[in-house]
Amino acid sequence: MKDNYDRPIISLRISLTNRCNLDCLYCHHDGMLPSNLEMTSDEIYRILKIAKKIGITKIRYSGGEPLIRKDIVDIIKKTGTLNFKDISITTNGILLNQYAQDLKDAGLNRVNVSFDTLNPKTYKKITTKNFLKEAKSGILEGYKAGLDPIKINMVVMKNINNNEIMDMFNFCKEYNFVLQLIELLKSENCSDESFNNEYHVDMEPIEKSLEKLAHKIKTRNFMQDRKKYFIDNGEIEVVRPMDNTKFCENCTRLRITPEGKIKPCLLRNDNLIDIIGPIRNNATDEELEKIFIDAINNREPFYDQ
Ligand SMILES: Nc1nc2c(ncn2[C@@H]2O[C@H](COP(=O)(O)OP(=O)(O)OP(=O)(O)O)[C@@H](O)[C@H]2O)c(=O)[nH]1
Ligand SMILES: C[S@@+](CC[C@H](N)C(=O)[O-])C[C@H]1O[C@@H](n2cnc3c(N)ncnc32)[C@H](O)[C@@H]1O
Ligand code: SF4
Ligand code: SF4
Repeated sequence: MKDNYDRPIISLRISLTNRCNLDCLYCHHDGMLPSNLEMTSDEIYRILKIAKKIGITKIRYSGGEPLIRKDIVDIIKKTGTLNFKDISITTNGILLNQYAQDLKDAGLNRVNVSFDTLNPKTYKKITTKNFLKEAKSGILEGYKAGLDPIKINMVVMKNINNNEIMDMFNFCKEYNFVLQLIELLKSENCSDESFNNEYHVDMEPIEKSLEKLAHKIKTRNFMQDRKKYFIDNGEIEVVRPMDNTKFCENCTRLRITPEGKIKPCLLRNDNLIDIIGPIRNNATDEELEKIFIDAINNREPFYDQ
């Protein structure tokens, strides 16, 4: 199914919770408004079945920290029964020490792990907690369990970790992880103007130097037109959403908030559509499908000129 801007809707990103065991300086909480409400695993399963019916093929769980949910393995097990092409989680990695193998056995394909630095002091500064060792060993547990590919998400920040890109790339190459260099994003529920002005890094010069080093460059057409740089035997993907019309032109994702609303765009909260209310009031599959279609029809590129 396509939206009114000819963008196919391929992927659903479900935010499982707003809770987190870290408190990162820059966090945009996947664009979610503060709320303590969460859906049950059965309610999530109902949403997944409708998503499958309207042609969504990729499911991503995010948050907050999705692994903080005690029923995360059950959620993945239920997701695994529906034959999606790709089931993934974005996580800070700490609880992978506990769950990596169970998640893999339950049907999880892959994880993206937020890991902005290899330096314990910088890790504490960014996340406000001393869990670098746990995050790193969690990533390695994911590797041992066979989650593949593992992507390392590094939000690049001026005078914090921008001089660590090559160290991080070397760490990634050792295990075949993909490094994702992410531009610091400004949104209504995260870093304010002054934080962004202080730490934002222009990704253009970084991409230019990657271009020179790369022996192959690929563009991900259905993934926000992102570029992947193949360097030596490693891979770096650059995520550059700010003021990027190409990024939004090629956006193929819909989101669900922890409290059960469909969210057509990461950066907007004025066009959410409730789906959990109707589910709790015994709506039929046809009625729920119509709600999804209304949300898709509400989609607009955030940056459009
Ligand atoms: N503006 C914007 N940024 C996004 C969107 N989706 C993800 N991002 C940013 O991209 C970064 C990486 O997100 P992930 O959750 O790891 O997933 P991904 O890289 O989009 O997905 P895969 O490449 O399929 O693994 C995060 O910093 C997000 O804030 C989006 O739809 N819009
Ligand atoms: C909000 S977190 C939720 C999942 C999980 N807790 C984690 O940290 O991976 C999802 C992703 O958004 C990224 N992120 C959060 N705030 C951001 C910002 N202001 N700019 C760019 N990326 C951001 C994080 O680095 C992480 O990769
Ligand atoms: S771990 Fe993820 S959700 Fe938690 S504060 Fe950091 S970026 Fe935000
Ligand atoms: S329209 Fe743009 S800002 Fe909104 S979710 Fe898609 S890529 Fe992100």
